[in-house]
Amino acid sequence: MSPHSPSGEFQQVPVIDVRALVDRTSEDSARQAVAEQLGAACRESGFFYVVGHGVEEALQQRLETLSRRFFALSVEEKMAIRMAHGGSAWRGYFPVGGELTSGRPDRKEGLYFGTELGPEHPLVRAGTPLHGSNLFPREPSSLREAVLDYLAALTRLGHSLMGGIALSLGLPEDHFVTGFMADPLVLFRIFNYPPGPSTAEDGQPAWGVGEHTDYGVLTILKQDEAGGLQVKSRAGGEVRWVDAPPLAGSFVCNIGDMLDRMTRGVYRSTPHRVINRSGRDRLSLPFFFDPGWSTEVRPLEAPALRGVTTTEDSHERWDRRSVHAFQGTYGDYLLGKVGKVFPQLRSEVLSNG
Ligand SMILES: O=C(O)CCC(=O)C(=O)O
Ligand SMILES: [Fe+2]
Repeated sequence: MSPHSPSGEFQQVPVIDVRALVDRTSEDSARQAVAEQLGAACRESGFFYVVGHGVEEALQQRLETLSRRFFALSVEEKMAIRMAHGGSAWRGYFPVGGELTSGRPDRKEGLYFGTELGPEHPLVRAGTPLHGSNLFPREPSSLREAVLDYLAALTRLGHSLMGGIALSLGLPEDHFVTGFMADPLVLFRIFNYPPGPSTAEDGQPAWGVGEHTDYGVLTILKQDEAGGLQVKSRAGGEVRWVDAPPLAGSFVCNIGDMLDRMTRGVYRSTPHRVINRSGRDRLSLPFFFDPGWSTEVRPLEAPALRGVTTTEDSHERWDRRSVHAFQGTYGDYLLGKVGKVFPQLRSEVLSNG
């Protein structure tokens, strides 16, 4: 398969050991070997598991336990930090049915977080949407520290993986960390998908999250043992949904619309969805590693992309929107998207923004 004609056809999500990338002392050849596996996965499916990522198991356990403790509270207690209280920073709790994907309410509840920025930060002072301080629950109070530690660990991992992605494109390993990802926008969610019937009242499947692509550059997802994440493959032109089941000690990574745009569609932001059929709660924690708010995201001049022309695929996209045609900053792109998934909140908190 030529790297310039991605098929979007795959049977399973590959597992990549990224130890050599995370380890600053490893040989160049070992780093390059990991990079090549990342590049192949980005071209074929846009999805891959990472193992050997170096994020401490104890930290993950702590975060998971505290998250479950929070979701076990009553809705009233959880609503004490509801998103409307987060204002344009877009932080806090939303209840089941509070978020829409592809125009339908998702069967999930969640907590929205991001990089912790105080009121004196220039972007916060300027009223930039999605920037500000987090809303942490009173109980369990140690969730705050666990979330902030996890954000720091995943930010480090995000930069390491982007180093590998740079190498895979024939660019220097520090191309992104010293360039457009030097000051990333970090958003983090903790979702709980409650158990329930697998069809909704209208007979449609009860999606935890409906079909969508992620908006930014790279998503790093921690999921529990429940399963239910599915990735869209096209086998011989026909759509097939491939499971991305839980794999102990791993994260599931996928690339978002901005990396698709930067590589003119060679690295794919692949549609995915979730349905919880486990009969119990499903906990998942996606970490979104995105370009800074005012970054203009443009196609890359990279050795591996020489001679590539953009393939327009908006007709096959979940929202029929082109990632290649839009003009403006990443902030403009993101606001257009979040306004669709939280229409009510958009009008409440962003009407002045
Ligand atoms: O919960 C999951 O497994 C995936 C969530 C997801 O796709 C998203 O938040 O973008
Ligand atoms: Fe997603």
